[in-house]
Amino acid sequence: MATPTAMDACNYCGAPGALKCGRCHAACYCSRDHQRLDSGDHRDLCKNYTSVSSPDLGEHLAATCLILPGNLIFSENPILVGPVAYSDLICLGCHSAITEEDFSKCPDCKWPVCSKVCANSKSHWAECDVLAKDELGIGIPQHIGQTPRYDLIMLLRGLLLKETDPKSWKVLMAMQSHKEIWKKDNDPFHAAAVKYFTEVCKCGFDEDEIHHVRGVIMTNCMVFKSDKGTSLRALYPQFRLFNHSCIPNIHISSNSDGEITARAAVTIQKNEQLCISYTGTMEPLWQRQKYLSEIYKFQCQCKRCSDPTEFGTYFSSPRCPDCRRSFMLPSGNGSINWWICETCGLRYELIDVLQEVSDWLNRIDMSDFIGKRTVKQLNKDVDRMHDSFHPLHYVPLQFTQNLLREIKGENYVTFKLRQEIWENHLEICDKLEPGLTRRRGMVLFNLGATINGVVKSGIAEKEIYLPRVPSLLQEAKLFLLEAQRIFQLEPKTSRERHWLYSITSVYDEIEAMERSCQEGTEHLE
Ligand SMILES: C[S@@+](CC[C@H](N)C(=O)[O-])C[C@H]1O[C@@H](n2cnc3c(N)ncnc32)[C@H](O)[C@@H]1O
Repeated sequence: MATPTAMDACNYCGAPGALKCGRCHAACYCSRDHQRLDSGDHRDLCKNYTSVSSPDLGEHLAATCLILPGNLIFSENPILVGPVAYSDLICLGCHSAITEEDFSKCPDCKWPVCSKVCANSKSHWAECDVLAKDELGIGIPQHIGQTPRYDLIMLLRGLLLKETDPKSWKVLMAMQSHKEIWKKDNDPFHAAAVKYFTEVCKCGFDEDEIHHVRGVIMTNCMVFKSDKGTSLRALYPQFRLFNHSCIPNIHISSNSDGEITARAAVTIQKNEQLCISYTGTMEPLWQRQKYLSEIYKFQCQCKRCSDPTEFGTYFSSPRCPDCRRSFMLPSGNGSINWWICETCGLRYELIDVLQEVSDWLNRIDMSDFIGKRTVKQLNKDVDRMHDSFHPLHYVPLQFTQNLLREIKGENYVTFKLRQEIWENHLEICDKLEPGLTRRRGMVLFNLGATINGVVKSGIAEKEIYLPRVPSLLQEAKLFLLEAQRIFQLEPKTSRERHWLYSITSVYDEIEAMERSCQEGTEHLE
């Protein structure tokens, strides 16, 4: 018998251990009992990722072992929470929405609050002292509606950490801020925020630190929904280390306290980088690139941006207007200024591509379609769009997303059109946001529910070939089961968990239909 190495020794008793911790693949155990007994001590050491650094990517996270879809990376609480920069009026005490025109104001700083209790809340004291220095009310929101002034609040809360929570301040100071670029770019919102705390609410804040804190907020925040339904943003010690990819392998979910959970969306190999998406995955190449360079100050060279076809979806490419046989592709080397036809070599400038897309987006204004066209005509509209774009392109996706919201009627023809659209959306998700992601879960649920509708209406209208019914219902159930697996990974207190009720209710309906189909067949026999 081989002598056990240090790695083979049970973490709890030191005896030879053949079992490995399923998460970090490092700790060994001789039995499940000893794994359970060691769980308290092991929890803090158990990691399937590590932080690494490179000149191109800065500090980032990478897998230390094979990570499977759904595996937990980590959960953590924020060190700082505040309103999003451009926000509707929101109470600075409890973060609930303020919707009445004659809203209450904090007697000292005059910022909107929902009650005296919130104005006097301990969490508001420190910021109130600073905000009250704005005697002319230059930065104070005055009216109902969205305002960029809430940008000041998160910045102020960040600056106050230096006094109120030095440990979190240290973490914040270590975060990437791109402050030199923010300073140099002369961004009007950045400049206004710095000026506000150096010239209006003068409290001795260091100007360089103001640049840093606002840069950190722009570069590292995550937005979540509070229990009051308002949008808030937060900073986290570990989350801030996720780099970006336009095809992310990590899925993030949050609960209403701002606690986030990061899980693997797909299988991740050892040493692979762990990435989230800072932009929408369903945005075209030029929009993603613009946002990443303006806010995050880098040029994306992820797998998707480096593949001119975006994994065969041609998501951002119009069809060549000359030969019509191929699509216009970005000319390569990371540049999107020139686009070239794969077949005939026609060259387009980015501005021509944008023109083509915006012409179509204007043409597909829903008011021209809804209530004015039959489902047959709408089907033809979708086909016509596919003459100009690949079926997985962003413009048909926009059109069919709108169409789904507008198609009325619960009959066989409308359900069939919806089914076609959801199948198309699933194909796009599988390529651009694969795995256990919320968007894919939502598409899977809708596809399952729509196939259920196709079957029910098909039977009622005698449009469906009855022997096909069992296989269609089976297909719908598989989609629903996968959706259920995805939403079960959402935190217990998250809003997304409510999808589970809808999934179960459609699944039960399908099973009832299966039973009645079976009874009908048995009855005939
Ligand atoms: C949330 S931070 C991520 C951690 C960061 N790498 C660091 O060193 O602190 C975001 C910043 O990381 C860098 N970054 C993120 N994703 C990147 C990528 N795919 N390629 C190059 N830089 C990236 C950019 O500088 C970006 O502003």
